[in-house]
Amino acid sequence: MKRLIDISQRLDNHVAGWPGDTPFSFSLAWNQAQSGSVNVGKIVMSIHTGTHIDAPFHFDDEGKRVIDLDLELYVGPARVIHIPATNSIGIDDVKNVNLEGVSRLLIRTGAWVNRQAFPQSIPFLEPELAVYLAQFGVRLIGLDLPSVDLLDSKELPAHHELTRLGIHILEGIVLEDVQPGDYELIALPLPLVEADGSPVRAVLREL
Ligand SMILES: N[C@@H](CC(=O)c1ccccc1NC=O)C(=O)O
Ligand SMILES: [Zn+2]
Ligand SMILES: [Zn+2]
Repeated sequence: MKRLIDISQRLDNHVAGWPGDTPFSFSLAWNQAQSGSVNVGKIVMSIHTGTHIDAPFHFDDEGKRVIDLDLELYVGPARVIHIPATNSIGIDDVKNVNLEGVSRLLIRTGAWVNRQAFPQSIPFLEPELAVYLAQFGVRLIGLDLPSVDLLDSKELPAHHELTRLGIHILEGIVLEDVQPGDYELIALPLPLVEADGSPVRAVLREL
C-alpha cells in the first residue's frame, strides 16, 4: 500500500478561525466518571474552519448544499503545484504548468505561514484563472489558504466564477511538506444535509 500524506489542518481549541466567526471547541459533554461508562465529546465549530469544502449555498441562497454535491469530485487523481505567494494567482502563474487531463488541482502558495493565527492578507484567485482551468477540465481546486477570494471581499468573484464553471472549492489544505506531482486525493465531506460546506479529512495517496 502506498503512503498516505495527511494534508488536513489539526482541529484543537486554538485553531485559527475567521475573525468574529464561531470559534472551534471540543469538550466532553459527559466524562467517564460522570456517566459511569463513557466519555462523550461535543464539537462546536464554524464550517469554514481548517480544511473544508465550500458548497455553493455558502455564497448563493439558491446554490447546492453539501448533500447535493457529487462525491466523485472529492476522490481521485490530483496534481499538486507550487505557486509561491504574490498578490494574486492568475493565468500567468500556471501557463508553464501542464494541465492536460487534470481534474483536481491543488495549489501550494505557502502564504499562510503561521497556521496558529488567521492571516492578515492572502493572495486571491483571479476569476480569469477559473475560465482557463475549466478549459482543461479542472473540476476541483484546492488551496493552502482560508479563501479563494480576498479576506474582506463581499462580492466573492472567484467563488462565483469557479462555481459557475463547475469547479469545486477545497480550502485550508496543508501542503508544506508535499512535493509537486500527481497523487490520489481523498477529501470527503460529511453528509450534512443543509450545510454550506463541510470540514474534511484531506489526504493524498502517493501513486
Ligand atoms: N468565503 C470563506 C468564508 C468567509 O468568507 C467567512 C467565513 C466566516 C465568517 C465570515 C466570512 N466572510 C465574511 O465576511 C470561505 O469560503 O471559507
Ligand atoms: Zn469556506
Ligand atoms: Zn470559500
